[in-house]
Amino acid sequence: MEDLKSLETPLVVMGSVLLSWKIIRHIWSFMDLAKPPLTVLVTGAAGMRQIGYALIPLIAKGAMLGPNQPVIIHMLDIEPASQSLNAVKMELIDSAFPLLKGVVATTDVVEACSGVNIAVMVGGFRRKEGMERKDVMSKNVSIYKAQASALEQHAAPDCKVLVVANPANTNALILKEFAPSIPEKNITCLTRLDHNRALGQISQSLDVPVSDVKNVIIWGNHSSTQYPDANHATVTTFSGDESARELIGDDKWLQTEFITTVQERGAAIIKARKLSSALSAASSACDHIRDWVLGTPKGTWVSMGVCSDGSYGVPPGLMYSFPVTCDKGQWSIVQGLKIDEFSREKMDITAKELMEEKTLAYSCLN
Ligand SMILES: NC(=O)c1ccc[n+]([C@@H]2O[C@H](COP(=O)([O-])OP(=O)(O)OC[C@H]3O[C@@H](n4cnc5c(N)ncnc54)[C@H](O)[C@@H]3O)[C@@H](O)[C@H]2O)c1
Ligand SMILES: O=C(O)C[C@H](O)C(=O)O
Repeated sequence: MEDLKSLETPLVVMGSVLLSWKIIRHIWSFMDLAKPPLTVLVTGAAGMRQIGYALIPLIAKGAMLGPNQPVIIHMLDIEPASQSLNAVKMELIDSAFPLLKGVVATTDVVEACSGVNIAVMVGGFRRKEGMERKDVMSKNVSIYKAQASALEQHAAPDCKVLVVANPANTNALILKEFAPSIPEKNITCLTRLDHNRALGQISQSLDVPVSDVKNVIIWGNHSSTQYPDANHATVTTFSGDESARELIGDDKWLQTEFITTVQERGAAIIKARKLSSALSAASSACDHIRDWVLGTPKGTWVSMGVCSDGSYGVPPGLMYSFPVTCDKGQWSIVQGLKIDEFSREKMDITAKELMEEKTLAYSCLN
């Protein structure tokens, strides 16, 4: 009896601690879900079996803005796709995502852009057989010009924009030019897919988990002239972070097959799937926005297509992919990396292609 009595107080204390912890957690999760929702626009949202269809559930599940951030999703597509767009809305309702606080499915660009905090631009015109590059550019220039104005006038003032649709860098450039009141730091394009592909290739080559590999770089255009650079990449081992280049010990592979595999991965997926990459593009778009909004982990950089400030000799004003770190919703280009002659040449080739695309895009405006 005495023995049981001596246990009474510690048990009561433990019970109270557990109860308080449960109450605190309950209040905490309630407060999180009570956060005001952020509105995310996805254009090209009806792209059946494609990026839109893969991306929207990821956003609704919290993969883009975190597991405690409620969201409202605006989906825009064109009139011929409106039936498919409504089907996506029906499926979103049927999924009962706890974070999803509202869905708008529309073909009206003004309604779609109203009040958005994040805009993911997946919609665009795809090259069809027999079409000239200039014809495709011309269609995308007019789409991005119109959507730039709608975002400028109707989105939230601090709206962050990610352009996914190809030609991603040049579409983002047009959007920046025609939305001058959106800070240029808020307009970016997707090269995170290429970055993740480069991490994947190194992880496969060394047979290490991809989460142990970091700090590859994609320089330049999201096209086959991009320069995937592993010179500064590291791999976490038992002895700390080691140079990926030294661990691989095969500079020839790094300067040939590694680069071409990443550059041509999009085409390889299209050949194998008969459709362009959707799952990996959607997942990378979430990575891009998540790191931009919530910050990159300490000691890690990622690749983002951003407006060049002249860093690394890249012509200012071009939308070019750089290594960046993010903190408090702002990206900064990583400075001071050593650039060897081989890299310099590759970085200039992709900058030259971007300048040619810019000239072509401007010629479509006339
Ligand atoms: N940057 C990258 O890493 C990356 C990776 C993969 C694909 N992409 C590009 O992303 C784009 C989308 O790919 P997808 O496979 O989802 O294509 P998709 O053809 O399935 O979807 C595109 C959608 O855009 C819509 N659309 C066309 N014009 C529009 C407009 N004015 N406003 C709104 N929506 C419009 C179409 O109706 C369609 O539903 C393509 O340009 C593709 O090349 C980029
Ligand atoms: O859609 C494409 O042309 C390919 C895409 O940009 C990709 O990199 O997978």
